[in-house]
Amino acid sequence: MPALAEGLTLVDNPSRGRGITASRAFSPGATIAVFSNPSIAIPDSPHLDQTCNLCLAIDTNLSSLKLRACTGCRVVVYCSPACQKADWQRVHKGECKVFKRVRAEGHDFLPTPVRALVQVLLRPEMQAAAAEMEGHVDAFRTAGGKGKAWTDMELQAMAALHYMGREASPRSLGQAVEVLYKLQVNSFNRMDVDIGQTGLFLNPALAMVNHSCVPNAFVQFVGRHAVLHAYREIKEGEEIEISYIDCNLHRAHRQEALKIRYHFNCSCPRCKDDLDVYQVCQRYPHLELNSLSLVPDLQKLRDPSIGQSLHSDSSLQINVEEIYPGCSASLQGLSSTDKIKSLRRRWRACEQLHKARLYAIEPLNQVLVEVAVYFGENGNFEYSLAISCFLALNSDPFRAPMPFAPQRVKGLLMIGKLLANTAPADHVTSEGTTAPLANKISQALSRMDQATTCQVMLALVVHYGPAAHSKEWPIYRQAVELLDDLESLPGRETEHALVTAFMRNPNGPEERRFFETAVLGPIQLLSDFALEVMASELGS
Ligand SMILES: C[S@@+](CC[C@H](N)C(=O)[O-])C[C@H]1O[C@@H](n2cnc3c(N)ncnc32)[C@H](O)[C@@H]1O
Repeated sequence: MPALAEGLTLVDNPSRGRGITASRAFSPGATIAVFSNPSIAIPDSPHLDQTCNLCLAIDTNLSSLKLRACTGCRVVVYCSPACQKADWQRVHKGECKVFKRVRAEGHDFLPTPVRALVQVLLRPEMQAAAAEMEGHVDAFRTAGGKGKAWTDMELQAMAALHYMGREASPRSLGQAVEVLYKLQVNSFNRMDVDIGQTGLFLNPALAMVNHSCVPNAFVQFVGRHAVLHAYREIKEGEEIEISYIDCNLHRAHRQEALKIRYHFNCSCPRCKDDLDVYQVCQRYPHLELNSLSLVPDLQKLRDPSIGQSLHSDSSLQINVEEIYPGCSASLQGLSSTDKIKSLRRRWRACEQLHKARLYAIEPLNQVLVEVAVYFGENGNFEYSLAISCFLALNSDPFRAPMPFAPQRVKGLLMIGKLLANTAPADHVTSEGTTAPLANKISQALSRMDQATTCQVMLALVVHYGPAAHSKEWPIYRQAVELLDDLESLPGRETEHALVTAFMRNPNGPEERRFFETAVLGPIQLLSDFALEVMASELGS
C-alpha cells in the first residue's frame, strides 16, 4: 500500500474502491500534501526537446535554460549534468538503448504511454507498485474485446516489447496491456500554463484520490512534485475528491470521458441532479471569500438573475447538444482569417445561450475565451481587454467559485497585462487604423488610472498565486516581476500606498472605496463594451 502524508488516511469504499480521507481539517486554499518522488514523471513526446527529462524544467521563449541532448540516444534533453546523471541511474540507462533502437528504425520518439510502459517494464519495483493499482482490465477487455480501444492498447504493448528487444508472447503481451490500462486509470496529465498538456505523472499515493465533479481539492504540478490543494474547507473524516476531467463540461460529456478512461459512472451531486454551473456555484460554501475579488457582490453569485436556467429549459438543452460539436473543435493551426470566420459561425450558433445570458455555459464560454485570445494575438488589445473583463465578471466566478481558482487568477494576470498593453501610445488596432469602437474603449481607458487598476490586478495574482498553484507558478512569477516594475516607477508613491493599504485591509471603509473607484468601476466599464465588440466584429 502506498505511504500517505500526515493528515491523510487510506480508506476502502465498497462502491469506488480505495480513497483518501482527511484525518484533520483543511481550510480553503490550504496545501493538503505534496507528492514527491513520482514513479513516472515524463515530458509528453512532442515536448521532449524543450523539457529537462529529469526536473521537467521547460525551455519556453522566456527561459534561458541550456538544454543538452543525451549523446547516446539524442532523444531526451537535460538542463544540467546533475539531472542527466541522476536520470541515468534512475531509468535512462535502460531506456537509452530502447530509444537507440527506435531511432535506428527511423522514428524520432515513442508515444508517451508506450514510453511510460517501457519505464515500468524496465523497473521491477514499478511492476510491484503497478500490481496494486486498479486498471479495470477485465472490464475494458469485455467492453472493447473486439473494439478499437483494446486493439490500440495491444499495438502499444507490442511496440514497447519490440523496442525493448523482448518477445511478444501472449503472456508478456497480456501483462503489458494490463500495465497500460493501469497507467491510463492512475496517471495524471501534467499541465503547463503556456503549453497545455506537457507530460505524464504517476504517484501511487496520489492515484488513490477519487473523483467528483464538485471536487473539494485540486492538483497542481511543480517540477517533479504534485501539490494537492484544498478547494473548499475539508472536515476531518471527509473524503478528498478531485476532478479527473473538466468538471464544467455538460453531464453527458463528463460521463463519457469518465467511462472511457476510468470505467465508472459518476454519481456526484452535480451528475445526480444534472446541475449547471450557476446552480453549482450557488451551492458552494465560502462564496464570501469573493469579497476580495472582482465579484464582491455575493448576491450576484448566489442569484445571478440570468434569463433562463439550462436545467429547466429542454429546448436550450437540445440546442446546446446540437451546437456543441461544431463549437468545440480546436482552432490551433488555422490562419487568422479562418479563425475569425469560424468564431463568427460559433458566435451565431450560440445565439440562444447568449440571449439567455448564459455566458458561463459551454460552448458560449469557450467562444468568448477564444475571441479574447484571437484579438490579443492580433494586437487588438482593447477588444481583448473588454472581453477578458466581461469573462472575469460574468463567467469565471460561476465556473470557479473560489477567488484563488487557478483559471480566475490567470484571468486577472491577463487583464493586468492587457491594461499594460493598452497604454496611450498603443491605441491603434492591428490594421494600423483606429476603429471607432476601439477608439471609444481607448477614450474610456484614458479617463482611468490604468496603472493603478493594473497594479491591483497584479497584487491579487501575487496574493492568490500560492493557493492557486505555488510560488514557482509562471503566472505568479510574471505578476511579481511586473508588480516590481510598476512599484518602482517614480511619481506613483500615493497610488502605491493606496494599493498596499487595500491589500492589507481589504474590508476597511476607505480601502473599499478605493477598490470600487480604482478597480471595480473601471473593470465594469470595460466589460460593458464586450457585447458591443462581439456584435460589431462577429455579428449580432
Ligand atoms: C485513480 S483511481 C482512484 C483509486 C481507486 N479507487 C483504487 O481503489 O485504486 C481511479 C478509479 O477509482 C474509481 N473511482 C474514482 N472516483 C470514483 C467515483 N466518484 N465513483 C466511482 N468510482 C470512482 C474508479 O474505479 C476509477 O477508475
